[in-house]
Amino acid sequence: MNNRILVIYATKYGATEGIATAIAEGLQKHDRDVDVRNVKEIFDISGYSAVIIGSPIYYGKVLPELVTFASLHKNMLHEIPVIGFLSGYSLLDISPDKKQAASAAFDPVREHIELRDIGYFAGKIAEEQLSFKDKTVMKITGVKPGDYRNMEAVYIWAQGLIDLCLLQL
Ligand SMILES: Cc1cc2nc3c(=O)[nH]c(=O)nc-3n(C[C@H](O)[C@H](O)[C@H](O)COP(=O)(O)O)c2cc1C
Repeated sequence: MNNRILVIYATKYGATEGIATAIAEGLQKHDRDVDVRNVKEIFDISGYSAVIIGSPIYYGKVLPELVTFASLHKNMLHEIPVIGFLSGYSLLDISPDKKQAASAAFDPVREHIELRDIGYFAGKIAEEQLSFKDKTVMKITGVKPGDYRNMEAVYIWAQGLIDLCLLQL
C-alpha cells in the first residue's frame, strides 16, 4: 500500500464535484498524491491508504450510489481511514445542532462503514439546471438559488485532516 488518497463524490448537478476537487487541491498542497472520482466510475479501491467520500444531501439523505459503494467495498474500507463530507443548502452557517441533523444523512452509509470525521459544506442550487420536479420542490421549500460553496472553507478543512493526523499514514 502507498500513500495515495482517493476522493469519491456522488452528485446530481455537479456542485459536489467542485467540492471534491477543492478537497483534493487542499491535500495536494501537502504533497499528497490524490485521485478524484465520481462514485459511479469507481470499481477498485485497492492501493489507496485513505478514502474521502462525499455526497449532496437530498431530502435529508446522501445519494443512494454512495450507500451502494460503502456496502460493496466495506471490507477494504474497514482497513483504512474513511472520512465523509456533505454539501447542502442547510449547511450554510452551520451550528452544532444543524451538524447533528445533517450528520444523519450519512446513517445509511454508517450501517456499512465507520467515518472518522465529516466535513459540512454549503452547496449550490443552480435553478437553470434543476429538473421540473426539483425546481418545484425548491420553490415550495423557499430556498433561494445560488452558489453558496466556500472553497476556502473546504481547503481549510482538508488541511485540518492532515493536522488532525487523520491522514498521517
Ligand atoms: C430537490 C432537492 C432536495 C434537496 N434536499 C436537501 C436537503 O434535504 N438538505 C440540504 O441541506 N440540501 C438539500 N438540497 C440542496 C443540495 O444538497 C445542494 O444544492 C447540493 O449542493 C447539490 O449538489 P449536486 O449539484 O452535487 O447534486 C436539495 C436540493 C434539491 C434540488
